[in-house]
Amino acid sequence: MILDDLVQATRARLVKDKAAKSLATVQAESEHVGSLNPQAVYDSFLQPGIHIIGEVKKASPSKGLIAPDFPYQQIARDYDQAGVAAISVLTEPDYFQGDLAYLEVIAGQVTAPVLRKDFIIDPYMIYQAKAAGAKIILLIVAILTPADLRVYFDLAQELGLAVLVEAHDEDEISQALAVGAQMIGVNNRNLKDFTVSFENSQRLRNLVPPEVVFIAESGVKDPADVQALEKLGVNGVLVGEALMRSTDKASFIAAAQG
Ligand SMILES: O=P(O)(O)OC[C@@H](O)[C@@H](O)c1c[nH]c2ccccc12
Repeated sequence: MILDDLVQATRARLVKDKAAKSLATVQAESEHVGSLNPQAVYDSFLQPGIHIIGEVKKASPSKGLIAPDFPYQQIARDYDQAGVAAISVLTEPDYFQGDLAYLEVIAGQVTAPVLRKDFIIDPYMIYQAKAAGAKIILLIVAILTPADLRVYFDLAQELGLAVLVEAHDEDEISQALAVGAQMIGVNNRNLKDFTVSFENSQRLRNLVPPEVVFIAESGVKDPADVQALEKLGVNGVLVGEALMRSTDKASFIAAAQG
């Protein structure tokens, strides 16, 4: 299963990253970041209407290379100017050709909060995210034990980071709610076979109370898909590949927001 490969690759990366820079150093760097306001992030998604998270993603395991020339700064600025609610930046290098350095550069250039999209399996990565300027991190329930999910969620909160907790079935939604998640993402892409179905978002929507942000992730092809998801009552939609390929990102985002 692809998730296992991703976790293994992430473990190997952590060994290298920690050898290059100690946890103490990354912690010290994270302390230089000014105070954050995670509640403002959650509140912005709870405003009426549909809120777009635009993703900066060069490649993916399901689609291969998406953006051969990858003007990531321009892409992020385009998203920002179009009024996205957040910008997701892939930082996973082995399968998504991401880089934490992309996130750091982007965070210095945009006003929208930046989300670290990675396979977080160690507190080190949470400090790294904050030090690089992320305001939101992703925690994927499927790759964490319930105990680790709680520890990482609490650490992120302590650091002032907002957390998007990714769940893909009823049990994972319960786990997310149990740790106190205020923003839950349901992935429409099945990571076992890569099939996409909005039925996931539809089925799980009612399990998440209205005061908790609900984000539908993956598989959006065009603005009409965003509007279809809006009708299911989701607060936000995470759009990667379709926006990356769009030659007019501003119009895509404007049309999606209706
Ligand atoms: O490119 P898409 O189909 O619009 O998907 C974006 C985003 O949802 C997807 O990249 C994603 C969702 N959850 C993840 C977890 C890790 C890596 C990537 C993801």
